[in-house]
Amino acid sequence: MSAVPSQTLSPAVLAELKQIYVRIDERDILKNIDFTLHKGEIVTLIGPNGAGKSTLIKVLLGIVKPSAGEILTQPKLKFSYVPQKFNPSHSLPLRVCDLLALEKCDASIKAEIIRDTGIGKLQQSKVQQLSGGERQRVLLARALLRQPHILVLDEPMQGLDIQSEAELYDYVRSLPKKYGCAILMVSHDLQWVMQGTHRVVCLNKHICCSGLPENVQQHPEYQAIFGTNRVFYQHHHDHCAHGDSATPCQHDSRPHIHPEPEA
Ligand SMILES: Nc1ncnc2c1ncn2[C@@H]1O[C@H](COP(=O)(O)OP(=O)(O)OP(=O)(O)O)[C@@H](O)[C@H]1O
Repeated sequence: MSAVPSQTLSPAVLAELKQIYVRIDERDILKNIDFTLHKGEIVTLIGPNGAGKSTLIKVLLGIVKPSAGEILTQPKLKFSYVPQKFNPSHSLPLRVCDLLALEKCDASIKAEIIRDTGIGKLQQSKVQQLSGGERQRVLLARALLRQPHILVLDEPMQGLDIQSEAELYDYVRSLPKKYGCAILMVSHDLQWVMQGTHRVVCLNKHICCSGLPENVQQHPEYQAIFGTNRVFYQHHHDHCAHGDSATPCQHDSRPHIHPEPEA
């Protein structure tokens, strides 16, 4: 069952999964999944470990073949995917600039993306030698250079320090307006879910509940998984951390991520 371009989708819908089942080695990984992604939406998939979040993403991307169900997409739909794990081979030396050159993109947009993701100084670095946080920024930049209709992020905050994480959240939230893409993210960070997301889908092999973040957290299946006494974080930052100095940021009011402090 592969993704088939469909003329039957409404123009506002980018992709739709209908009654998807994934069964591996006689185990149900996903059951009866109905899921729709609209233009410009930010949707976060939440759920416990092993709930099938990455598998659902891979079904949408066409990497995992469902045992049953249907995948409908707009014609010529372009995805970008930042996977949970990215371990480039040490036997294949690759600089950041080489990785980014794999995506053809208008030079001014490329310069903007490199600046906003804070990776300007990493261009000559070897991809294999990047820190976890640097790698996440580079992978996000590369994903954006594709200028996708759907940007898929599987736990993109891994390896980021708290300041970079907050900046990345702000940046990601700005992307639908800036580049016209929809965002599908897997996250365990319920603070992000409540603050940054238009819609939440709570998965535990099946879709337990979905909707506006404030509604989902009232749902009994959500509460059974995550509990009832979560205090959601309110993120406010009016300064940027460059190294140890939290001085007001003078250089840019748009969401952007700062480079990691130099040693
Ligand atoms: N190729 C595979 N072969 C066998 N089992 C698999 C395969 N891919 C996934 N699974 C199993 O499917 C289940 C769901 O995995 P998945 O990675 O989708 O969960 P997840 O919700 O993303 O988990 P986590 O939050 O821990 O990253 C797990 O039990 C996993 O072991």
